[in-house]
Amino acid sequence: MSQSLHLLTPPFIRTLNCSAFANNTCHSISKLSLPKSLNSRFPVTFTSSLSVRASSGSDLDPSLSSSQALLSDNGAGAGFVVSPGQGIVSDLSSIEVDAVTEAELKENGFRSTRRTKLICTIGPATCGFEQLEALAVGGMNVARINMCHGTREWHKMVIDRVRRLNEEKGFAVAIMMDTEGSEIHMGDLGGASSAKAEDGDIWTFSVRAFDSTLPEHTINVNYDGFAEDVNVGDELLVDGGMVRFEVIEKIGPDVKCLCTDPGLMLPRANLTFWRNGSLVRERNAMLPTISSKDWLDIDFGIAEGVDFIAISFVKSAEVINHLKSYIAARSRDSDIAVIAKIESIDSLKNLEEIIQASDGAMVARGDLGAQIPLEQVPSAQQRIVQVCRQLNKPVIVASQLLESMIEYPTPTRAEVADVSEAVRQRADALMLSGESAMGQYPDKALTVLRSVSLRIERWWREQKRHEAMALPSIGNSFSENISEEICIAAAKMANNLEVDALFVYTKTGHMASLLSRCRPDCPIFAFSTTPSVRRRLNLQWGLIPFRLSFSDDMDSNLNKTFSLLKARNLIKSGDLVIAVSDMLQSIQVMNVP
Ligand SMILES: Nc1ncnc2c1ncn2[C@@H]1O[C@H](COP(=O)(O)OP(=O)(O)O)[C@@H](O)[C@H]1O
Ligand SMILES: C=C(OP(=O)(O)O)C(=O)O
Ligand SMILES: [K+]
Ligand SMILES: [Mg+2]
Repeated sequence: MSQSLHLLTPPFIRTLNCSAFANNTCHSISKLSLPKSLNSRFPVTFTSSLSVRASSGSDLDPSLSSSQALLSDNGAGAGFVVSPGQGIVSDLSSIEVDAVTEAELKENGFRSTRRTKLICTIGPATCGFEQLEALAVGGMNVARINMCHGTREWHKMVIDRVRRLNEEKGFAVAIMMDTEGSEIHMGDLGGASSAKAEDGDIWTFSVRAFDSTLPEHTINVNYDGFAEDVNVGDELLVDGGMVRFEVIEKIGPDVKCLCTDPGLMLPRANLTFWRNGSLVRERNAMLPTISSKDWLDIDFGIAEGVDFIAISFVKSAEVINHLKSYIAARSRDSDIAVIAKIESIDSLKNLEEIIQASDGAMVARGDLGAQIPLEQVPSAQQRIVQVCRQLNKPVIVASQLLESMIEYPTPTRAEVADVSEAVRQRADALMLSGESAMGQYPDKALTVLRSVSLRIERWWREQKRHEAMALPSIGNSFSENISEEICIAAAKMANNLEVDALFVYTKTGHMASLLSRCRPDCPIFAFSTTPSVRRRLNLQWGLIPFRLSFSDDMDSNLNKTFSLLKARNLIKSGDLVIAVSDMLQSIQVMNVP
């Protein structure tokens, strides 16, 4: 029996406060004893001995085929893991972790790893290979491509470059595709990078297609019903109020507008119109959430195997369910996660059911702030973040976090306060839009997100300021409830015992997300067998995703993990670790041998 394993002593068991725990005699480790019906799904193995192997690869069984190694619950594994559609990805005896995370762990230790994940929108400022690499080095966990902009070839080029970066440089940057959605927006400004509207100017908004250059003071609108829908006297807002016009005349497809609030208009800027102080949305609400262009983009995203598809202007859970079944039918692994963008009045109305149906949500404050009064955006953000945490869905806070850094190398104090607030709310991820897509200081903006996240996280840990959030039971079965209880108990133990790290062995990523939901003080090392699960875990708070082949034998998994991580100086003897697993439904507390 390994001396490295500490007894799970009775006081700890009491901390667990879970009726499913029983005092079984499995060497020194307490494990869950499950009802018989569950044992078949989650086999509980009782190993009688535990030996520390000299070589990390010596526990491999070369007789199993590669697919067995991936699929079998008990397979100790063959020499390689084959991920569908991705070829041979790795030697089984290896462990894969982000190059940046590895360096960070070595330099600063577990405690100071960043918990808040960072997303960068890729655009002209960042689409080069070196620029993408700089973002990855700077902490980008997810690269987002916005289908509102750029060509299919451009999107494909960015995806290929991110893939190459992952393969050649050992990153695990995930890719998020964001649909255009059926919003009303301006056209391309005839190639100009912006257009200035002055006070008192008259501009024409038109649904006409102009074959050559746009006439002066003319803006193209993408929505055919535009001229029909607006009334003289309506207020027209560009980008939620960056520029304002009053509708003064309708002439066929042309709508003449008087500029009342001057400003800079950007290509394809969003348009909303208001009547008697309210957003006019009857017609907008009739537009499909997923347009025919969006479906083509989604097909492209499925074919490219993106990790996340973010859906713009979600109005109901129905569209999310529809898309999820479409993806399931079309992609073999169906492991593309669907993120609901909360950016309309309807999405706020149906918030709980939309989030329940989705794999995550985005607080898309850009459009949300154009649809509800700006002063209501902060409370909406707080509510969305909270509902997501309770329903165990990752949540992204997006738009204008560091807007001034599009032009300036330092953020405003107010922007730093805004980022801090999102970190304090313990959102899973923060997102850059224009700052990284077309700003002048994409790397600096990412550095600000990273350093503010680290500082606020540390401050709140040191001050023990985190309010405990009551986490409702969300599982649909007794077994799922057990997993939740295990994670809540393990996270609480980790905090009380001040352990160095939580380890979670998870095939689908679910158990890792349940641990993340508890927002424990220590980082969570999440071991998964497939690269796609590992990339997906990149979006979730506090998870450090590793790819590792493992079996149902936790003792051998732990030994293998310890020796691999020790060999890379990522952990050291004496570190205190709590390990949980979704195959075994167990909690183990031990010092690294
Ligand atoms: N693929 C792209 N090609 C060109 N410009 C882009 C691209 N992606 C983003 N941008 C620029 O970055 C800005 C901010 O990006 P984002 O917030 O994603 O879009 P939007 O402003 O349309 O909501 C866009 O307005 C656009 O000017
Ligand atoms: C993130 C958002 O969506 P998009 O950038 O696609 O408009 C938003 O509106 O805040
Ligand atoms: K979009
Ligand atoms: Mg939007």
